[in-house]
Amino acid sequence: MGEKIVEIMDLTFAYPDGTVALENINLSLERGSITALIGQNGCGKTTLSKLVNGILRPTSGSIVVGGLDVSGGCPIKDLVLNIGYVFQNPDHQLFNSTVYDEIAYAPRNVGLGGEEVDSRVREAARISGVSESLFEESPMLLSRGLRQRVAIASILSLRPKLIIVDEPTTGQDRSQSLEVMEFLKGLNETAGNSILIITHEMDIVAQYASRIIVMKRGAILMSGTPAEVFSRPDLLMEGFVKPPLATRVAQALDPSGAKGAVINYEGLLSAFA
Ligand SMILES: Nc1ncnc2c1ncn2[C@@H]1O[C@H](COP(=O)(O)OP(=O)(O)OP(=O)(O)O)[C@@H](O)[C@H]1O
Repeated sequence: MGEKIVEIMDLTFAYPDGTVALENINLSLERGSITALIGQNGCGKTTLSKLVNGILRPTSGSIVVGGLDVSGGCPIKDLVLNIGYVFQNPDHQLFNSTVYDEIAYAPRNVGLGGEEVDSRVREAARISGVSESLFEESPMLLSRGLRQRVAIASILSLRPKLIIVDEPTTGQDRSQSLEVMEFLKGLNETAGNSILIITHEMDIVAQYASRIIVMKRGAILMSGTPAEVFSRPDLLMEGFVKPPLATRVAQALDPSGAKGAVINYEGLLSAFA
């Protein structure tokens, strides 16, 4: 087993109104992995990601990210240097008047000096595909795709070990979704960031995640590779999760599963050609 970036032990969380959103979660994520967190609405994905990010504190149990105990009230500076959270809608994240200031905001805020900030801004912009010619533009006037890249650059300028991305493809068409996911995959491969994605898009999960965690009513229903998870239609049905279309077609044609797990169209063609 590889090194862990996240280790969650006996985690339970209840909101102040008494709603128990998570109960007795035990989970670890490998460093350098792309993990997808899936499950029907209200199963606890966002709550879990906010706990990993340190925005919420566990009712009981512990969470360690990159060696940092985020459940015990560690300093905000340590949290933001270790974990980046990219919101579903980039407009909830962007508030500075220029692209440069947006990307520089977090490193300045944790007290880094001018030259260090400048080199981090340029590095984050380059990795995120944000041209320096846009530095003096207002983020609000950019296209949605570019706004999302600026939002990611503003996280990368802190060089976090773990990036949590909440529904990165919501409201985007297929080609835009693939562009975002290719970008995140490139980031994972070149910069080595561990990535945790919350999503409802099973084709995306099958194509990009190295591991899937399926949640049901505040608990982990199962976890494994896409092939392992999508070859359990019984458990998926229990969690109200619909596998990718290619998987459903394969399962209809081969209910015994003798031809092995199919998670995408290439697999479907090679299994039934
Ligand atoms: N601020 C809150 N106060 C009380 N209960 C909450 C609060 N936020 C979420 N919940 C409840 O906690 C549970 C988990 O919600 P959560 O938003 O984590 O689910 P989710 O899987 O992210 O859902 P979705 O896919 O719809 O975003 C649900 O029962 C929800 O109603």
